[in-house]
Amino acid sequence: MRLKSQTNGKVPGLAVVLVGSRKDSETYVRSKKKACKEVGIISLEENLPVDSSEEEVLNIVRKFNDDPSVHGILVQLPLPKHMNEERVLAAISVEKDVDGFHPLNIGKLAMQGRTPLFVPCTPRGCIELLLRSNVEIKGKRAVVIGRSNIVGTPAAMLLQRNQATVTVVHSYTPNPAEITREADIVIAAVGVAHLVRGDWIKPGAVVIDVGINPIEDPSAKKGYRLVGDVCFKEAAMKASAITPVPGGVGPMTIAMLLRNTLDSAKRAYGLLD
Ligand SMILES: NC(=O)C1=CN([C@@H]2O[C@H](COP(=O)(O)OP(=O)(O)OC[C@H]3O[C@@H](n4cnc5c(N)ncnc54)[C@H](OP(=O)(O)O)[C@@H]3O)[C@@H](O)[C@H]2O)C=CC1
Ligand SMILES: Nc1nc(=O)c2c([nH]1)NC[C@@H]1CN(c3ccc(C(=O)N[C@@H](CCC(=O)O)C(=O)O)cc3)C=[N+]21
Repeated sequence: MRLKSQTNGKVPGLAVVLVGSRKDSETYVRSKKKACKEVGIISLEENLPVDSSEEEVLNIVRKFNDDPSVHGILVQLPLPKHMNEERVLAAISVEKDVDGFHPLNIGKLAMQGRTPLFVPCTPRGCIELLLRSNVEIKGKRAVVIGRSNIVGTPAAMLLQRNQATVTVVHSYTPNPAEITREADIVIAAVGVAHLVRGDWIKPGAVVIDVGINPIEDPSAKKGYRLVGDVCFKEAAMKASAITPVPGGVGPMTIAMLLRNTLDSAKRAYGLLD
């Protein structure tokens, strides 16, 4: 993809705001910056110490809102506990909300006949994986395990928009295995290593594993390795298709972030068809 030609020589810009120094957040931010570099998106970064005030974060967001070279703003979550996530996310200009977390974008995602400016990257990546693998969504039964604002809930809304019949399973759901066994499409976004076992999967179902869970592994270089929410070995015996962890939804999330940023720049320059 030649980004320059797609933006008439105007270069898209992504600003990432990282508060604190959580190891996992630092890793994600690093891979986002690397991906931007690969495709020619300019990335800006603001790192604030963990004890910064909410007002300081809001000021950075406002600065990027006003900067015409910035087309996307991402505030890495989770924020430190003393900050109000709702206020910070709502401060991001809806036109630069490449994460798709602004209440206006989420609200439109939930409504029939409305089109949000941006769709959250991880759920969009899940749907993109299904579409590109020619998995029919229309008329199928889908189960989403997890109902977070950033993955489970928007994933369920997107599946519904694609004409699936959707059930959401969460921590108060009795018999999650039984419900999941009815699904043609399973999206697991829980944060519990290997929660979904082989006997949760209907033969032939398609399984998308969003989970990224570190588990101890003395033989690994860092002393741990990453596994999904799905027991891959078992589920792969039942599923017709399944995404791995790592190397599945994670890289797609980053690809969708780049795409949202490019779309935003095109929109800003009046180039979006
Ligand atoms: N690949 C990627 O790009 C991304 C991966 N992730 C990964 O996805 C996973 C989920 O992330 P996120 O949505 O932010 O997590 P959250 O912790 O915000 O949400 C987890 C959800 O899972 C539900 N849940 C927890 N335990 C169970 C259980 N035993 N049975 C059924 N449901 C359960 C919770 O239910 P309740 O609401 O009742 O508490 C909640 O809705 C994590 O491993 C995270 O690292 C996250 C973002 C992007
Ligand atoms: N505002 C905001 N937006 C996000 O999109 C957001 C966030 N906050 N907070 C945290 C979660 C998590 N997330 C991931 C992105 C890429 C990988 C990824 O590429 N993972 C690699 C492995 C990476 C590794 O080796 O550590 C893979 O799955 O292959 C994982 C997780 C985005 N999130």
